[in-house]
Amino acid sequence: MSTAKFHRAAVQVHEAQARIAKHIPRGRTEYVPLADAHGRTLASAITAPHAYPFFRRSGMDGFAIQSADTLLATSEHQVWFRVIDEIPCGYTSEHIITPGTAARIMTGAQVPEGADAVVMMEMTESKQEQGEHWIALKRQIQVEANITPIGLEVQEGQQLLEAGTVIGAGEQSVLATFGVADVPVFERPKVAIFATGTELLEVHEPLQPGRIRNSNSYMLRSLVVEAGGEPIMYGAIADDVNTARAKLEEAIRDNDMVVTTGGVSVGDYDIMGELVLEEQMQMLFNKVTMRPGSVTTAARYKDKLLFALSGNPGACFVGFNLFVRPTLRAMQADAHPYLEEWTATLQVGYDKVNNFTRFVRGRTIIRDGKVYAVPAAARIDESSVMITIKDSDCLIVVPPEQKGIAAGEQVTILRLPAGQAR
Ligand SMILES: Nc1nc2c(c(=O)[nH]1)N[C@H]1C(S)=C(S)[C@@H](COP(=O)(O)OP(=O)(O)OC[C@H]3O[C@@H](n4cnc5c(N)ncnc54)[C@H](O)[C@@H]3O)O[C@H]1N2
Ligand code: MOO
Ligand SMILES: [Mg+2]
Repeated sequence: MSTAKFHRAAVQVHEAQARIAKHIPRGRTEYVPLADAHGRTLASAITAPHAYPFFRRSGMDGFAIQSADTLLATSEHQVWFRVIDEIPCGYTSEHIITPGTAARIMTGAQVPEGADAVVMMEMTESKQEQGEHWIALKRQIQVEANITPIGLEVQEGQQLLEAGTVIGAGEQSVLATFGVADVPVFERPKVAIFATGTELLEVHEPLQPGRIRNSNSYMLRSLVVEAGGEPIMYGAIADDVNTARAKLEEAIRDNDMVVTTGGVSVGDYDIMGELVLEEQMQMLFNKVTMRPGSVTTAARYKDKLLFALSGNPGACFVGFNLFVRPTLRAMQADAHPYLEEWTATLQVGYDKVNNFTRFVRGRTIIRDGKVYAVPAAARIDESSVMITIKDSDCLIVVPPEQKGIAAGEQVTILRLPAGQAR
């Protein structure tokens, strides 16, 4: 066994992220029907092919008129208009509104030529005379009243959405409005997930002494989906470096990226730690000055990235969020691929000292307009702890060599995307 496994050069988190960033490929583009585009990431910018609204639109059910006709209208002096047309939504009028005439118009319909205002139905009086329909007004109407002008929301040629935008309700609305029936999105990067550990049982298997169920693969699966990737589950393998090599070979061939969990420390069976040191691998780092996840490892193999995350659930979770998630987001042109940084007030003091930066799973609370962060569990926040992952919506950053942080002090927190934990 190589001694290089024991003597690892630790790099700072930012340095580790920078090393990965040099090798992030740009995702491939595919077109999906708009109805299937929710949650996908736009692969190219969308520009408005036309103004919106596209025509002068009535904001009320009422009558289109010329506002100048109402200059002399008062409660004592009614002004009468002859109704010359009726315009439901979806129709356009062939009549031009001239002084003294009006067209009945519905909300959302195109305002006829000649008209410069729409007056609400409720403001008018109506009469029929010799087969003709007349309406009267008792007050002045402002120019442009109840007319939404062309291009109020969007001008032709304006950029509407940029590449890298995740498609949600608002984006669906924009894409539909501008006729983008087939949406250019990034293919979901295919992420192979496999766990290493002879102790690992399948989820459906009964417990056995000394063994545990493989929870990390399922946690990673969720994390990959949330980051816009397509998880491909390769199960768990025993701690055997030849098996791991064969599995990696298959996984790297058929996917865009491989994420493994377990076996990256210096133990006798830490096979992934060994594997990344082999000649064919381009190791990027195998130690990071962080806790949990100090043994987080990244390598390149056959032009693809391999992330060998720790087997400890807490370390695996943090390693994914700091390194794998940003990679998946950057592949999809996300302008802000890293976890968002906030400043918060620490609600409960944290007194563990460490020579590495600590990323403590925590919860945020908004109280009286201030953001507070609370460690997810008072005492058990070790790397090996699984249960607090579900209770976290942030990672509290505890700088190295600080003698604890008192309650009330300001801390940096990294926000975990909603829907990832909790
Ligand atoms: N002598 C040293 N020992 C350890 C060091 C060290 O520097 N020197 N580092 C410690 C740190 S820090 C961590 S973190 C762990 C890292 O361990 P590995 O990444 O090698 O992971 P394993 O040894 O395979 O397992 C650790 C732990 O996690 C459990 N596990 C593994 N896979 C899964 C899974 N898929 N689902 C749930 N739980 C899993 C495994 O059973 C172990 O309990 O090493 C320290 N030791
Ligand atoms: O540094 Mo280990 O990777 O969690 O605690
Ligand atoms: Mg180990």
